[in-house]
Amino acid sequence: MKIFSADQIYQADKSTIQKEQIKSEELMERAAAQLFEWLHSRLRGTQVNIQLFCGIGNNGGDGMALARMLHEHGYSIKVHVVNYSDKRSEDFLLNLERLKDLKVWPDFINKESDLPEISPNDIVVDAIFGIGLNRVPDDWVGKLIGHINDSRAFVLSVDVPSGLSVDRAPWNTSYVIQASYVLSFQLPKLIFFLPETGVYLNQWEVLDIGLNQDFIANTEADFELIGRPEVLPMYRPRLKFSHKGTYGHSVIVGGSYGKIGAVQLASNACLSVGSGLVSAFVPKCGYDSLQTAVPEVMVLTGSRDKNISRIEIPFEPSVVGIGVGIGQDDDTIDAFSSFLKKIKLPMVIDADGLNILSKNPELLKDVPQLSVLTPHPKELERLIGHWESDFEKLEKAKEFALQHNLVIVIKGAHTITIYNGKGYVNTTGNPGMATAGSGDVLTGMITGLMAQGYPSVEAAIFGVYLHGLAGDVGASKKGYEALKASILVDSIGDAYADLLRQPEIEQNEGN
Ligand SMILES: NC(=O)C1=CN([C@@H]2O[C@H](COP(=O)(O)OP(=O)(O)OC[C@H]3O[C@@H](n4cnc5c(N)ncnc54)[C@H](O)[C@@H]3O)[C@@H](O)[C@H]2O)[C@@H](O)CC1
Ligand SMILES: Nc1ncnc2c1ncn2[C@@H]1O[C@H](COP(=O)(O)OP(=O)(O)O)[C@@H](O)[C@H]1O
Ligand SMILES: [K+]
Repeated sequence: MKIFSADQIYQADKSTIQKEQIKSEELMERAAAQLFEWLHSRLRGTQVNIQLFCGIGNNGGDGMALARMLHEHGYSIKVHVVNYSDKRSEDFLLNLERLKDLKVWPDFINKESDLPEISPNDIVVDAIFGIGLNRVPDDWVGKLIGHINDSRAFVLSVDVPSGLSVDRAPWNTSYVIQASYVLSFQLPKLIFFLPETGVYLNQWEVLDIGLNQDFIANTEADFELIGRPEVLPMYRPRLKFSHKGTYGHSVIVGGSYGKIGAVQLASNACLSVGSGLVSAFVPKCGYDSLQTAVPEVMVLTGSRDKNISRIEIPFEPSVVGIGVGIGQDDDTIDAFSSFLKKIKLPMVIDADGLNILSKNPELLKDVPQLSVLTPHPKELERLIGHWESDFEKLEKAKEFALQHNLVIVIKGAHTITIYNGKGYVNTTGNPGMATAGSGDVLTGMITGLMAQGYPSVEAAIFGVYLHGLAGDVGASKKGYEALKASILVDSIGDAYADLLRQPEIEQNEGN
């Protein structure tokens, strides 16, 4: 699913209004009808107090129209106009009048002393600001937002949590609604998925308000949300008359004394994702444990006992994944540098492989084009420098990826794969995956997919999705706390099965 900028959403609005020859108020009516249906199908007439806080722009207009529909269906509502400006939108004013026609009289909040009482049992509809917010809310509006947050009521935000801008970090983090649920019009917003802004919502859902599909299809978006429909077409089925050579020979290079487990996890994941053959290249101290732990993996060793000092692979690998547990010994840095000069095929670089690149940026020119780098945020910062906000981070990562023609996988709750100026936002995974070694598993998986012929970008997007799905499958059996990286590896098969399950089973699936 595409993720649009605020500008693109306004254009989509405009194009729908032009092409369907409707008035903007009709689009607002559609949006409000969808909001109403969502609430009504859950409440089914339950008598609960619904307090609607409506700004004076179109977000507030949506809230007003929703208030009317709730009133017409007998719900107990209280409507507050958050009167933060004189520049009221036409459609807001129209819907205010329509409400008054029904003898519903909103109260007007103009200052801090006007704050109404909110019970934890109320439902709050937050229609204060939408995507039009372009400066910090006034202090009294910020206080109202804080008051709503303190109420512990269920807060349903219209389009976005009020106080969040769709294309920058919040001006004041105390002046942002903490939404229990966000109903986002037509497409999700990037802010739902970034660590700085995603913390302001628990759940989200998209409401289809019928914006012009041609416009959406023909407009290039900078970001895309990656779910099952995006990933399924990338899947490469195994062929009946194939053999292990068909699916590539991966080599995982890494490990040092005390960190051989990282290579074990990565190479096991590489096999489990379907690489035909897997060899591991480790220092001598890793030989016995690797051969015992994963008998299917072949083991090559360097000449040193505790760390890698020279990398020699006596055959032409399909792909190399390098860096997990490798350490930053001087000899290892030398070995890594000369290996980079020899290798021409795209590779996967993780962990200390990335840290070595950050400390020796002259090596970047030797990294084969279309290689996949898999930094967590700290490793990314060492690579591209400090950023002030998530938005700046994404811009810098895009620039870096373009400059070196690389794929950058920024790991996190919503991992974002960056390539060629675009970002692909992952939807699978859970906090149980915040555990030692889960990144090593991802490195192995992306390597194993590239070995099978997935192009780098697809290997990264598909691998990240499947890795998160393995985490979700694992967590459904073990819970979050007990999820370990080795359980992720064991769940890769179930993750494939889940991805490839027959469509009829998924009819009731939400987002
Ligand atoms: N295609 C869509 O997605 C549709 C969007 N609609 C709604 O329209 C909203 C956008 O409406 P608007 O553009 O009117 O903007 P908002 O309702 O988000 O903001 C209100 C206005 O206040 C002003 N403003 C911004 N920051 C302010 C601040 N800190 N203090 C005081 N005033 C401030 C701005 O000039 C803005 O126009 C969406 O979020 C959505 O709820 C719907 O009505 C229907 C269709
Ligand atoms: N809260 C979370 N939600 C979803 N996925 C997570 C979460 N925390 C971590 N992960 C995933 O787990 C992996 C952690 O990788 P990394 O930080 O390199 O760990 P390690 O170095 O221990 O292997 C990444 O793929 C990341 O996306
Ligand atoms: K809102």
